[in-house]
Amino acid sequence: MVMTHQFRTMHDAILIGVGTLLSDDPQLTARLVPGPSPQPVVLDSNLRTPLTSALVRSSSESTGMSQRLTLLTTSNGPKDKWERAKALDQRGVFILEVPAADGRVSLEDALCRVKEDLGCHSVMVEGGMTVIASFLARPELVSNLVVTVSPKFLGGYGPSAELLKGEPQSLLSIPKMQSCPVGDDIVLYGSPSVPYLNGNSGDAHKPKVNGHSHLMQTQLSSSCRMWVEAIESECDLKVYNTPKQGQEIVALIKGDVFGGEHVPVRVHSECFTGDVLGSKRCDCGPQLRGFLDILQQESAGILLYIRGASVLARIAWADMYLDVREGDEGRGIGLVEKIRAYELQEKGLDTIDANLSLGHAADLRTFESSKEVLQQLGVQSIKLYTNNPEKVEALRPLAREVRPLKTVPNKHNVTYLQTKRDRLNHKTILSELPI
Ligand SMILES: Nc1nc2c(ncn2[C@@H]2O[C@H](COP(=O)(O)OP(=O)(O)OP(=O)(O)O)[C@@H](O)[C@H]2O)c(=O)[nH]1
Repeated sequence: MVMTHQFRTMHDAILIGVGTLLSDDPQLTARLVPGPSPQPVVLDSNLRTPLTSALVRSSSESTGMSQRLTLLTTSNGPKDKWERAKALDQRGVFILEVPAADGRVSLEDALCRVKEDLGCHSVMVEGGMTVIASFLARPELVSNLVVTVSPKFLGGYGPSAELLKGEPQSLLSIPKMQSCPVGDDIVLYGSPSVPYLNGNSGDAHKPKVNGHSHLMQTQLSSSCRMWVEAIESECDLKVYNTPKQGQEIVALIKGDVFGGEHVPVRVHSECFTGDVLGSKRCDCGPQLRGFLDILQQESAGILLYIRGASVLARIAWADMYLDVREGDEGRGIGLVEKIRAYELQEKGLDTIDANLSLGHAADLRTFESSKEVLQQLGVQSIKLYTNNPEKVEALRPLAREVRPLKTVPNKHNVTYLQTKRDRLNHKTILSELPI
């Protein structure tokens, strides 16, 4: 229960079906932990929400938008539906008409309206069974799934019963599902796999939202303003969650970048040893500081810092240890494995072979989410500071200009830099290195 309330504080909106409202009459607030409550949203095709329900009552008492109930309905329904709409409206309930799909509110359109009309960027779907099953049947709409298994036999298979009706090859899969005990329960969590994103089906199946060819899966989760000593400027700091479990992108934004052309940008992967400790084994620290110096000179620019902090580490208060290694540290293998890779490099392997002999790819990173963040920030084109051709490729067509970031090789990193040049094609550092 406490975990559920904690999750509620982490989302802009909370969504349930009218069946749950009728059976449980919930409040949907975060009462057991400190933090803001999400905005309540109910899927209610026929406007069956009673005027006496707790959510309607708190809606009519609320002064701001945050506790105002929103009902998502379709244009169809019985005659008396619109009389009920009037009565609900008089009690401060916000009613949004959404296109129907199979006689019910279309989930994809519902999410778009919640984002566009309510300004909510993250939605927690809490129930009931039919609504959860409908979302799980559309895994491309779901970024994270958290399932609690309790040691109580209630009968039935819950939302999974609907899903089990499909062909074996079309069944929902949750790659790398993780678990941890919370009290007597077991919490399972993971990200559903999205077949079309893996290239298994054609473009025709991709949903279109806001003119983009796929749903934006990278979401703003928090933001603030701060004075940053390193660039002697007041900046915006925005934190984005990405569909990759555990990955966060921190955008440090100087000046007005919306609509900007050739905006200076650095996409920097977390390197605890180089960025924080100043390790000389790599060039990460000097590159980061080099770009911050550039940002200090420029009137506007963006640093995207890609971290591996865990989404679920936020429930660490529940005494859960969560082993999430999907950030960008160590080219995506995580700090523990990077240090193991260093041990192998001590024995003579280069940075690529060390990764390979630990069973990892040379580089696990992808930069699509960084591109989405830049699109969300409204930049028209960027001047990308990098030596890495993969980043340039991934950020096309935004990256119209590419600038190398110079590093001065030292005796500790010269082999590493040579390997990046020779095996990862980092051509722009060639002139800096002894042949
Ligand atoms: N596995 C592994 N990762 C390393 C090693 N040295 C540095 N890294 C990681 O390499 C990544 C470097 O990130 P970036 O500086 O953003 O990227 P880059 O690929 O070097 O490209 P540019 O700096 O943009 O030219 C960081 O995640 C570091 O933690 C190493 O020896 N092994």
